[in-house]
Amino acid sequence: MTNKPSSLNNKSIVFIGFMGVGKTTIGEAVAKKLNRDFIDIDQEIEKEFQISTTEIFNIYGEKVFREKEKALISEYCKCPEKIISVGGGAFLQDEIKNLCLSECIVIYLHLSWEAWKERLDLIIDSRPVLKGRTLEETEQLFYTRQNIYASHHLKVETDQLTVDEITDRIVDLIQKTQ
Ligand SMILES: Nc1ncnc2c1ncn2[C@@H]1O[C@H](COP(=O)(O)OP(=O)(O)O)[C@@H](O)[C@H]1O
Ligand SMILES: O=C(O)C1=C[C@@H](OP(=O)(O)O)[C@@H](O)[C@H](O)C1
Ligand SMILES: [Mg+2]
Repeated sequence: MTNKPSSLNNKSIVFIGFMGVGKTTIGEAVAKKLNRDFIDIDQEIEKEFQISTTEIFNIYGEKVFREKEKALISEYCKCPEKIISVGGGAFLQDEIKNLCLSECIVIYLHLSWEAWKERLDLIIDSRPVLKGRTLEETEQLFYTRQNIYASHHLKVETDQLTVDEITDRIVDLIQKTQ
């Protein structure tokens, strides 16, 4: 379901999508082009705990990570004109999903499984959710997770596109919708 917003106004933009699709990279690049502040929720969580996401999962557990994730997103999504990248599991929590959809413009970055597989080596060490899964189990997670991204305002296909190309498309899209 794609709910096109009537106007982007000064709402913050939230990037969603599966781990590794490029939310952090693209979010930062879009923010730079639009001259807006960039907030990566995972980086904010890591700053608060002063340790990596993997260590947070190992020491405190996923539940603690998810609580901090919800608290930070709830705070930032009410601020205007930000570019916010949330982790690929953020929309598992309906409260986060509903808040982002009502307060912000939610942009879903999509990558096909075939293209995503090629990126696994780049991210496996820093994504605790992927650790210890077979490729088949990861594929299953990839497809199951697509359901939580189905509610969004705009969807951007990123297969075979460079970071610059995706960034330009999104900036264009945002400016056209305004
Ligand atoms: N369009 C792209 N083409 C190739 N590699 C990319 C692209 N976008 C991101 N990457 C790379 O994929 C990896 C994951 O990107 P990242 O922005 O951390 O994703 P996410 O925040 O969605 O988990 C990084 O190594 C990044 O450099
Ligand atoms: O999908 C997930 O459950 C997660 C995604 C990660 O963020 P990215 O989507 O930026 O990789 C990070 O929040 C954490 O490792 C959990
Ligand atoms: Mg990220």
